[in-house]
Amino acid sequence: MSRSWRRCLDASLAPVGRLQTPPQLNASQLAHATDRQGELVAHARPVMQYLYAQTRDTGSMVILADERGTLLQTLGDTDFLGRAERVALMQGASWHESQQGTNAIGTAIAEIAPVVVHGPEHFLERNGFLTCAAAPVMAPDGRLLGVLDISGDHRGHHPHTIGLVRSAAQMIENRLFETCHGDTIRVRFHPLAEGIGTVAEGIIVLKEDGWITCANHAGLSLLGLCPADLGAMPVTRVFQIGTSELASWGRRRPGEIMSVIRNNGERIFLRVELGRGARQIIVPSHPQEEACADSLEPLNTGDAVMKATIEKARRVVGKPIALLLQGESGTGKEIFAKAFHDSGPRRSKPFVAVDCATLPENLIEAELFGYMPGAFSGARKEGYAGRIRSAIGGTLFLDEIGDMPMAQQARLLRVLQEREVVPVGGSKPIPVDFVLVCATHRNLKTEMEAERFRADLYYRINGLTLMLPPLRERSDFAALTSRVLRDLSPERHLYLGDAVALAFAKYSWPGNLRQLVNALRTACALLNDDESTILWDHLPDDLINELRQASQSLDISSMHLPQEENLHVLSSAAISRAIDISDGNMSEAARRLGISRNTLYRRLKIIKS
Ligand SMILES: Nc1ncnc2c1ncn2[C@@H]1O[C@H](COP(=O)(O)OP(=O)(O)OP(=O)(O)O)[C@@H](O)[C@H]1O
Repeated sequence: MSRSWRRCLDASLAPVGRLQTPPQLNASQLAHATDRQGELVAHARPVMQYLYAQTRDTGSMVILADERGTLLQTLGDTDFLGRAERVALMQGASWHESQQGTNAIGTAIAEIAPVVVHGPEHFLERNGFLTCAAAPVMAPDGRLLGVLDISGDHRGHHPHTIGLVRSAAQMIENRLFETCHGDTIRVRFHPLAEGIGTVAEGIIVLKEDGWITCANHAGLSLLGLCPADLGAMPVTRVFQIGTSELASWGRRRPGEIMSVIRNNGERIFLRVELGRGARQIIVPSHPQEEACADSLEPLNTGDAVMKATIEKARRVVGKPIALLLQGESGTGKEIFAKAFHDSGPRRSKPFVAVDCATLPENLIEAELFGYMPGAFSGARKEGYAGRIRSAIGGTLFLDEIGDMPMAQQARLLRVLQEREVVPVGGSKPIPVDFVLVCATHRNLKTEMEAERFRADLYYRINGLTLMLPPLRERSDFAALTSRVLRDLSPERHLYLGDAVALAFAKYSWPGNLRQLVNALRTACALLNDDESTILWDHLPDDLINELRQASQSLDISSMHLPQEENLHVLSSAAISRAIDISDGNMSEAARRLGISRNTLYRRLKIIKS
C-alpha cells in the first residue's frame, strides 16, 4: 500500500479536488480492446458469472480488466452499478494507478499480485466509499493478461472476498492452460495427491526437449519459480525425472498419479497429460521391456572367465548386494554395470554414473550429496539435488572409487550406512534408496593396506567383487571382434583381413576394449561402401606402428630359437601366467587356457620333466 501511495505522489496525483476526466473508450475502441483479449474474456465469462452468483444482492460488482487497467466486462447489482458509474467504475474506463491512484485493479497490475484496497486506502478521496479485492490473471507463458476484481460498498467489506477472487483468477488461468497450443507435455502437480485437479494444483507445460515453457500461478509458487524462469529452466531442475520418463508414464498410465521427488528432496504428486507434440518424444513403449530380459548375455562372447563373471553377477541381480567391479582401464566395467542395472527390476529407474577420478576434490561433496540454496558462493540459487539423490530407485555407479579422497570416503560411508543423505549446507537427512555398483582399476586391498582407502568403506562396497579380464587374456577375441563389428555396422558384414587379424591377435591391447572398439570404429569409417575387409590402410597410423613393433618382437624372438623349443617356451610361459593370474586355482587356469584340467596337469608334468 505504501509503495502504491509513493508512486501516486511521485506522479503528482492529487487525492482531493477537481479531477481530470479519466480516459474512457468509446464503443468501437472497447470492442477492439475486448477482441484483443478475446481468449481471456471468453474464459473469464463463466467464472465471472459464477462469482456474481456468489455475491448477488450484496451491493457489489465483478470486474474484468485488461493488463492496461481498462475495464472490459462488468457484472453487478443494478443499484451499485449506478453508484459505481459516478466514479467511472464502468466498462471502457481505465483504472490504471496513473489515472485512479491506489486502487485494487491498478495496484494489482503494478505489483502483479493480489491486492485488497479498502475505503480510505484508496488514494483518491472520491473512491473512498469502495472496498475492492483484485487478483492478476497470468497467461500460461507468465505474461500478465488482466485482472479480476470484486468491488462493493466499503460497509459490506468481507475479508474472504480476496480468497474468492484469487481462486476465480486461478480458475481462469487453468482454463487458459487447457487451450495452450503447441504443448507437448502438461504436468499437473500438488504436494497432496488429492490436490491434483483442484484449483490449487500447479500446472507446467514442457516442450519436447524438457524445458518448462508455461506455468500457472500455483505452479510457479509451488516450485519457487518466477515468470522469468519460464523458457529458461529444464524440468530436471525441479523434479528428479526427465521428459522421456514423464512421456512414458503419460502413455502407459494415462490419468494415473505418480509420485516423484523434487530437487529439494520433497515428495510431490504428478499427473501427466500428453499433447499432440508429445508424439515426437521417443520413449520405449514398454519401459519394463526396454532392456532385454538379460542384458548381461550380450557381454558373453565365449571367454570362460567372462562367462563365469556374468553368471556370478546374475545371481545377485535384484538383491541388495553392492557390486565391486575390478579390472584394468577400458575392460568394460561401466558397460558391465549398465548391463547389470538393465537386467534388474530397477531397469526403468535411473542409472547414474559418477567418475570419482575426474570430479575436482572441492566439488565432490556438492556433486554427490547436493546442496541447499545459497550453500556456497557460486552455487545455483535453487540448490542442487546431487547425484546420489538422482539415483533414487535406480543404480548409482561410482567409477574409480579408488580415487576418492579420504574425507569424502567418510561421508559416503555414512550415506551407505544410514541410507540417508544430508545436502551440503543442510541439516535434514533425506532418505535414499539405490543399488550400488562401484568400479576401480586399482587393487583396493593394496590401497587399503597403504591406508589410502578406508577398510570400513571397502567392506561396505564389496558385497561381491568381480574381476573383468584384460583383453589380452580373453580367449574370445575373434568372437568379440565380430560382435563389435556387427554392432558398429549392422547393415554390412565386415571382417578383418588375415594380416590384420594375426597382428591383432598378437598385440597386447593395453587400452583393452576401449582401444579395440575405437580402432574398429575408425576402420569402419575409413572403409568404402563397397569394401567389407579391414586392411592395414583402414587402421590409424599409431596403431599400425604398435602392431608392427609387437609382431616384430615376437618374430625376432622366434628366429633365435629352434621351432620346437619356441613352442615349448611359449606354452610353458602361457601356462605359468595362467596359473599366476588364477592365484593357483587349476580349474580356472585350465579354463583361461581353453584346455581341460587333465591336459593342464599333463602339460605341467612335461614342463617339469
Ligand atoms: N562388451 C563390449 N562391447 C562393445 N564395446 C565395449 C564392450 N565393453 C566395453 N566396450 C567399449 O569400451 C569402452 C570402455 O568401456 P568402459 O567405459 O565400460 O570401461 P571401463 O573399464 O569402465 O573403463 P575405465 O576404467 O577407463 O572407466 C566403452 O566406451 C565401449 O566403447
